[in-house]
Order: sequence, then structure tokens, then C-alpha cells
Amino acid sequence: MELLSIRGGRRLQGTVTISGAKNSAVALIPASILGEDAITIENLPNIRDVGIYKQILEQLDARVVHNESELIINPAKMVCNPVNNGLVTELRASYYLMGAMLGKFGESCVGLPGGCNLGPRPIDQHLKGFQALGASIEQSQGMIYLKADKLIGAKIYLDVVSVGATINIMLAAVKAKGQTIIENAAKEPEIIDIATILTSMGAKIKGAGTDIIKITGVESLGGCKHSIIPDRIEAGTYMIAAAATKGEVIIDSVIPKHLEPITAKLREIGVVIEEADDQLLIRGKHDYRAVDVKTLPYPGFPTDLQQPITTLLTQANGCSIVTDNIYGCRFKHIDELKRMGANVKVEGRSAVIEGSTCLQGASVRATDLRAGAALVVAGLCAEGTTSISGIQYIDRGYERIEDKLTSLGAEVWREQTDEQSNEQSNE
Ligand SMILES: CC(=O)N[C@H]1[C@@H](OP(=O)(O)OP(=O)(O)OC[C@H]2O[C@@H](n3ccc(=O)[nH]c3=O)[C@H](O)[C@@H]2O)O[C@H](CO)[C@@H](O)[C@@H]1O
Ligand SMILES: C=C(OP(=O)(O)O)C(=O)O
Repeated sequence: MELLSIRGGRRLQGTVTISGAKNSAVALIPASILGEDAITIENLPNIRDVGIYKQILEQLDARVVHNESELIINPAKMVCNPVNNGLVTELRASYYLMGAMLGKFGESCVGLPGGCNLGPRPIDQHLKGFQALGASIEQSQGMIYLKADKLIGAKIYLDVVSVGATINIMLAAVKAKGQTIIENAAKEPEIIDIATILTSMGAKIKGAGTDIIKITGVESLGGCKHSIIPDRIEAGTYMIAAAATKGEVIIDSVIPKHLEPITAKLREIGVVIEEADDQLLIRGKHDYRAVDVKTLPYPGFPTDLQQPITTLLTQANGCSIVTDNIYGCRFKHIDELKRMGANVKVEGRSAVIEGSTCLQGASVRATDLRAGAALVVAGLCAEGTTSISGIQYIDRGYERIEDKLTSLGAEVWREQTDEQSNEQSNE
């Protein structure tokens, strides 16, 4: 079993460069199959989810060339086979193959997605969108089969604001006949990123980043070159880690606007933050205030940072309440934080944190990606050594985490133990 071990208590200092966004990368890759020509994706994060997507496309006979942070995808010879192997359950974003293959071939047969187990994660809004565009839907043995003789633009009102459904419907609609209108669309920066690549390929999309997106279908799409936006969740994680260790860190290559919900909350806690063009300077303090955090769709506070900020709030004086309005069960990290001495209890969809606590190193288990991030932050500010198992989850979304932290002065290393992992799959 592989462990990530951290000897805590060191202030993080220096500069960390943020990679391209995971949640963009895993949508840009399937978006690339919609064109007739090759697509080049730059600023690609070197993370596990990207590696898995690359394998899935290769199994469908797309030509994929990967050079460090660049991916070239040529879908010319791609085939419309069922995608039913274990790979689709390794990540959430495999659901984008449904929309992308439906848009490209008029049909798709894809297994139900995996991704972090955060409680129920239905895809009913994706399916409602495909159906509105004219697709028939059959579900059997964990596979969703979609087919449309012709996709025709439609007006689709999403019952819940969903990142995945918004992007998936865009992918299916860019080549549909006529106009598609997505109402109550998600507004995350990653949605704009996907609209940008599709537009560069020749699609007609208006309103991405607002809650009404209008897509006018085109006959065909071509190739282009696209650079992925910075990962606001990776950036937020390093901002929180810098604050938790009372460090002084420059978060480089970011879009500060995308980080506003996080910057505002950290300032409320007492962290000093200075903004420059594409950098943020985080200056930690010794005294933090307890605050309440409520996750919401963008531009609200992101659910993907709910777990790491819970760790930071163990270092604040008083009682903080962190409520997850997106995933009410996203609290598997709490039992692990308790092993490290945190005084936290879960009440419904909230974590109630009494601080401040001097965390103690322990052996803990990452049960999902951001639970892993929360435990890394805890390990960095704890006394003694913390050993985290389940690091395949952390590797889903953080590029070279131990190198980046080491360059900031942390003592972090990977190690193999003889112990067998009793990890189940993501599901
Ligand atoms: C690959 C990717 O981009 N993952 C992100 C994406 O996940 P994902 O796309 O799965 O999340 P959604 O935005 O779709 O989910 C938001 C909420 O809507 C619900 N819902 C969603 C779809 C649906 O058809 N029916 C339904 O009820 C979900 O259960 C959840 O409560 O957005 C989440 C919310 O910001 C992030 O945590 C994930 O990191
Ligand atoms: C929940 C996450 O990812 P996914 O949707 O890919 O499981 C995440 O990035 O925190």
C-alpha cells in the first residue's frame, strides 16, 4: 500500500504554481472528439483522471499524443463502441462521453460514472436534457444507451444547477439542428472554458457563465488549440494549507476573480491576502476567527473546498459551522480528523467545529479526493507524523502534490508499506 506521510509543524513558504483545472480537463478531452480535426489541449494537469480519460479514448481508436502538459487528440478514426469497461467507474467525468458521443455519432452506450463517493449523485438532469434533444434512453446492467436519428435543439430547464448536466447538454447540442436553450445553467468558470474550446472549434454558443446558455447547432466542427484555465480548487487548497501552517505563500498562475469566494472567506477568518494579476499572496496569522461556511454553486463557496476549510477551522478560535448544500453527506473526512484530535461533530448536512485544537499526527485514510486534501492540510499543521492511505484519490486531482509541498518547505514523502490496501473502488 502506498502512503503519503507528512511530518507536520513547518510553515509553508515560497511560491507554488497552479496546474490546469481538473474539472475543465476532463470535459475538454471528450469535447475534443466532436471535431473532424485534431485538437491540442495545453496546460494539461498531470493527474490520474486525465490518464484514465486518455486510455478510454485510445480504446475507442482516437489517436492521442501526450507530451508533458500538452495533449493532442485526433478523433478522425474513432469508433462508436460501448464504453463498458472498469475505466468509466474510475472517474465522474466519464459521463461526458454520453453527450459527446451522442453529439458525434447520434448514439452512445456508456457505463454509469464513478468519481468521488459523496452520497447520491444522480444524472437525471443529463438524461432529461438528452431526451429533450430527441434521444431515446435505455438503461440496462449499468449501461446507458442513447440514440437519436436526429438531434433537434430544445429548451431545457434544469431542476438543479448542475455542472455536469450543463456541459453534457452543451456537448450533445452543438451539432443539433436549431437552437438549444439551457435555463438554470451552472455558471462555473469551467463551463466558460468548455464553451471557449467549442467556440474555437466552430460552435455557436452564447451566455456561458450566466444561467441561460444559447447554442445554435452547426453542421460540423474543426480543430483548434486551447489552454486550460487554472485549477481554482487546487489553488484554494494551497491557500488553505498556507493559512493553516501560518505560512507565507505566493499562489502563482491563477485567475484571482475565480478565487473570490475563497479569498473572501479566508479574509473573514483573519488570513491576509494580497492580489496581483495572476498571483495571490497568502499571509497566515496566529489568531483565526471562527466563521460559518455554506457551499453553493459558483459564485458561492465551492463544495470541493468544504473539506479542506473544515481542517483550517479546527485552527480558529470558537465554534464554526460548515454546511454543504450541494452534497449533504460529504463528511467522511470528519472521523479521520477526529483521530487527529479535532473537535468536530456532524449534524445533518453541517459540520460543527470547536477550535482551536492542536492536531496530532496519526494514521488516517483518504476516502475521497478532497477528504485527502483535508487530511494533507491537517498533517501539515499537526504535531508529529501523519500517514495518509487512499492516496489514489488525492492523485485524481492534485499534480505532484508532494513535490509542490516540498518546494514550499513541507516534509512530505510517499512510502510503500507491506500492508495490503483494503480500499474498495470509488463506488
Ligand atoms: C467532474 C466535475 O466537474 N465534478 C464536479 C461537478 O460534479 P457533478 O457534475 O457531478 O456535480 P453537479 O453540479 O451535477 O451536482 C450538483 C448537485 O446537483 C445534483 N444533481 C446533479 C445532476 C443531476 O442530474 N441531478 C442532480 O440531482 C447533485 O446530486 C448535486 O447535489 O460539480 C460538483 C459541484 O460543484 C463538484 O463537486 C465536482 O468536482
Ligand atoms: C468531487 C470531485 O470530483 P468528481 O466530481 O470528479 O468526483 C472533486 O473534484 O472534488
